[in-house]
Amino acid sequence: MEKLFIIKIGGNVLDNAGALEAFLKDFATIKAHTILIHGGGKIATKLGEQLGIAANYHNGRRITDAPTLDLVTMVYGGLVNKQLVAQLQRLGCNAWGVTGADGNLIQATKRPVKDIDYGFVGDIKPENVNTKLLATLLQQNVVPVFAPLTHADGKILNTNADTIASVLAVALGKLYDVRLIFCFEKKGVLRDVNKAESVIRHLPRELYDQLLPQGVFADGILPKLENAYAALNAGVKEVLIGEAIDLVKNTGPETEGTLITL
Ligand SMILES: Nc1ncnc2c1ncn2[C@@H]1O[C@H](COP(=O)(O)OP(=O)(O)O)[C@@H](O)[C@H]1O
Ligand SMILES: CC(=O)N[C@@H](CCC(=O)OP(=O)(O)O)C(=O)O
Repeated sequence: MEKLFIIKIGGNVLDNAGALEAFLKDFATIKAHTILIHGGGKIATKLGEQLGIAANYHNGRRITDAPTLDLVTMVYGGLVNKQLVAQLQRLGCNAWGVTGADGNLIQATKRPVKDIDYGFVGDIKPENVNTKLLATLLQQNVVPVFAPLTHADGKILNTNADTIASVLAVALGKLYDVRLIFCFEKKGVLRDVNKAESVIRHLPRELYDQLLPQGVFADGILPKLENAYAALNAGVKEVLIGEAIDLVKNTGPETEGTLITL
């Protein structure tokens, strides 16, 4: 099986021009198939404030009403996605910006209303990923760059970028030897979020279950870890979480960051 790196970058890296440039330079040198998934929650929140659209989150997920859907479609599908594609093209990487609607790459279902109405948020499953088209693009040495948007019933839906990375990893794990990497601004999953060096180098499920009730994990790291374990449970061999630059530069056993295992 050929190797495929599925790499997600989060909002704090996107928002830092220097860190982003360094990340993209390293990303463009990877000598294997790659897919990039980007977030951009922070940028959408900032631009939303200027437009009078307040951000509203529940458990790390954005509640997406109609004006917010327009906002994130413009910001993720337009501004962030196309800027990344242009930067990667300059670095010699044949990036191709997509949402889940393009080529029916990821079909979603609108999240059903339970205790919370998340609005226009899409839930996704590996079965609804168009792996055939993705494999065709990868064989042409194209690098798909995913915005965190999917579609259902003629509508764009907002979908957490970590979830897209995890679902793509599971779906493509049947065709490729997948390595799933979540890149963010910290050196890894931290034992104390205020201590940058307190990286947990190895986080097996048992240790996660032990640390969770102690309040070690909060905010955005929660969906990231949930998505990491979901991918491993579904057969993805390796998941890493860590600082953008380290992880992409050192893709061997010496990799810095947190290795997540079952
Ligand atoms: N134990 C922890 N280790 C690392 N990050 C943590 C931890 N607990 C809470 N966090 C928070 O989770 C955030 C990462 O989630 P998020 O902001 O969604 O990442 P991304 O940049 O990928 O979008 C970190 O910036 C940090 O504030
Ligand atoms: C439904 C949902 O929560 N969608 C996310 C998609 C963006 C994202 O995941 O961005 P980061 O990776 O930068 O956090 C949001 O709108 O915030």
